[in-house]
Amino acid sequence: MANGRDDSHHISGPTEKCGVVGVALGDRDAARPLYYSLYALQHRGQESAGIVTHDGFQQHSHVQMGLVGDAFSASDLDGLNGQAGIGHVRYPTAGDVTKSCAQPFAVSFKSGSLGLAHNGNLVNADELRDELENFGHAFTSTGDTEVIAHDLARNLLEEDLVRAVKRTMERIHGSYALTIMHDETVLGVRDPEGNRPLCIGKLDDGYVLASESAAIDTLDGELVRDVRPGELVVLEPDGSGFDSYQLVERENTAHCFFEHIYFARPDSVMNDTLVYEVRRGLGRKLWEEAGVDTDVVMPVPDSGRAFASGYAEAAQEDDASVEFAEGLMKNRYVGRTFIMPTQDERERAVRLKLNPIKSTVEGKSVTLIDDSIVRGTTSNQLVQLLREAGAEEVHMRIGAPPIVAPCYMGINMATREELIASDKSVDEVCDTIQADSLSYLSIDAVSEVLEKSRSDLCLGCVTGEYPYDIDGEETDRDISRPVVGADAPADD
Ligand SMILES: O=P(O)(O)OC[C@H]1O[C@H](OP(=O)(O)OP(=O)(O)O)[C@H](O)[C@@H]1O
Ligand SMILES: NC(=O)CC[C@H](N)C(=O)O
Ligand SMILES: [Mg+2]
Repeated sequence: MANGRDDSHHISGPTEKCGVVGVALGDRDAARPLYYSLYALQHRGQESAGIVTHDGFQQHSHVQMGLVGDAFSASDLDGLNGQAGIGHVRYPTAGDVTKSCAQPFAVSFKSGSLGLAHNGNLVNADELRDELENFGHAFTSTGDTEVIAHDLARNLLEEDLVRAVKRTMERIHGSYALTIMHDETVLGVRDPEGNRPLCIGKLDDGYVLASESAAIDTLDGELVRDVRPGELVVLEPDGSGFDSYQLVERENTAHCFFEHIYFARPDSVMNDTLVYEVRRGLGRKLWEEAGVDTDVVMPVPDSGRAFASGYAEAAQEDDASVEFAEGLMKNRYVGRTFIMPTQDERERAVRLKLNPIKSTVEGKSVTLIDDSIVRGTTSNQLVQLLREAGAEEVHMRIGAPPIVAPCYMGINMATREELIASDKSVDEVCDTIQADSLSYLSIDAVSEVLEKSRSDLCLGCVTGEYPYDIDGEETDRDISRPVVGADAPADD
């Protein structure tokens, strides 16, 4: 892969992406709110978790491998002093899966301290790293996040904070949603294409930045709005407000449609729409485009659920007799990501994760609804399982288009060779998973339900054409240079 990581140990599926948070509060420490909000974003990354705070005099940092609940003890949190801070949960896409690449990345330099948390993936990290090394910067990790931190540190030697961020944004290419701490000031930055999500929330005594609004809910806050593509948000250190700077503008965005399909929590609001409702809408569309008459409609838990509820609702409007059943039970102790080196173990893991309730399928024709097929491990296994449990027919309906190409923007979706649909027609995939029929949702339906034109979405994984300049890949647009925005605070 372009990002150089070894994908071979992931069980199945498009695995997680990172989550970032930042808070500035009036008169209490930031550590616990950061910890709770990272808990709310745990689904986005499970390899490491970290928090960096600043107490007005010095920076405090605690970063550990593992889940949020295991990475911090009460005394770790007590040691993270200060009313402002940032946090991160990591699913690695660039660099080692070791503590050296865990985030937030923290450095102290001539003009102050810097902490940086990144969700996304740069496509020109190697180039920038070489350049910075030639200027004498010494790197301690192999990831792309440290490149952003060093570039910003360098720019801060010559520019004020806003101009330094702008200069870095003009140099880094790819996807990024960042929370940054410069001394006790917390910043949020979203890439000019808006590929990765970031939103602003208001608390009783401060402000919060987070990858998903579910983290704001956890803190009993209110979603203010999404950070705009190319925008820098600077939180007042006393929690009294925030300033906004539109630093870089592009003609088109490149929102990741997969956030809405799979990654985000269904209870998060993105692009002003509840993810759950988008998934239900996609499910309804799936019935319209590719409905099949069966006795039962059944979701593949977890992320197939909302799709199946929309699909079944639309199906029932047309034919009241069709039943909706939760016929697959998920073992709640098996997470999304699994360290499984062989296909045999991946298959066992699916078996461990999902078990059918016989009475819901015995002697019936079943429509199984999932959000996506990546390697095909899950669908292949489930079709056999349902047949063994007595299903007479098993039809698969998928709430996304076929995934035919890798993601370079921060999702580990496997290489082309591993993607079941990369070199197969829909009928061939259907034969491989041994379903009675298979249909995917069209790209146009995704664009319609998300209310975004195709030219404002990143569809690289379903078209093989990317909105970025990636070595060896086609692009779907004129990659324009940034149109530089005003430095003055934007109205809010
Ligand atoms: O074709 P595959 O390679 O098997 O990947 C596709 C599956 O992976 C994802 O689920 P996952 O198990 O990651 O998580 P979920 O429980 O949140 O749906 C996705 O929802 C599909 O079910
Ligand atoms: N999943 C992500 O967003 C990863 C962020 C960054 N590229 C890293 O690997 O640490
Ligand atoms: Mg799934």
